[in-house]
Amino acid sequence: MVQNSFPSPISVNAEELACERGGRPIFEGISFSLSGGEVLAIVGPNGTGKSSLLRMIAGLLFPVAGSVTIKAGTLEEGFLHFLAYGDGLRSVFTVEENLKLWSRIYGGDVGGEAIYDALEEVGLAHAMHLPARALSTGQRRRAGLARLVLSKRPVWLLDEPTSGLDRDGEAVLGGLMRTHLDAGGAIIAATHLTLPVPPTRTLELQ
Ligand SMILES: Nc1ncnc2c1ncn2[C@@H]1O[C@H](COP(=O)(O)OP(=O)(O)OP(=O)(O)O)[C@@H](O)[C@H]1O
Repeated sequence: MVQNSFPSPISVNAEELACERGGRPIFEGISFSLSGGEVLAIVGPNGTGKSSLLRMIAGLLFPVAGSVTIKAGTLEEGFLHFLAYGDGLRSVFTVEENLKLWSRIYGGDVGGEAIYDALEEVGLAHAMHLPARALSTGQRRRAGLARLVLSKRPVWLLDEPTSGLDRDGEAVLGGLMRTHLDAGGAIIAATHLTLPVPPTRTLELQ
């Protein structure tokens, strides 16, 4: 039994979702359900709609049929974190300034110490005062992981989360995922690669 550290019990239910992009059908009849402590992996060849499905779950793309219901707190509290390939970093700001900005968006407005701790957790504390433009691809991905740490949202949507990470970065991601699941969070990840934490179930798009 998972201990839920989040304010509400967590569930994500999708029923008979259908997706069109540019007027072209991408998938249909997609249903799944997920609870806190569980990981859903979305797999399938390029162009089958993995990212589109994540965007649909996030409410960024409307289904042409079906529905998604997420129970995980209130809109005001914020219940989703979408980690996509775009890292959301402003290049002229330092890593610390970027994370401070994001922490305000997450409603936390945390101090430098919490930002340092989040960066240390993802192996990026040494780069805290560098402008984001100076980060390597993998370091930018790690900064994205630091955002995950700071956001404290119950449902994580991860698009190719291991992409660009070295072996140590994958281990860091695995640690964050396990901590999140142990706290009762839920994770939905679109991936071509093996996730550092085995999925509870897998949804294959074709
Ligand atoms: N903005 C858009 N307008 C029109 N078609 C789009 C748009 N975005 C994506 N598509 C199309 O939707 C389909 C699904 O794209 P999506 O990015 O969801 O696939 P994916 O499974 O995540 O692919 P990959 O494995 O390459 O990341 C593709 O055929 C793509 O060309």
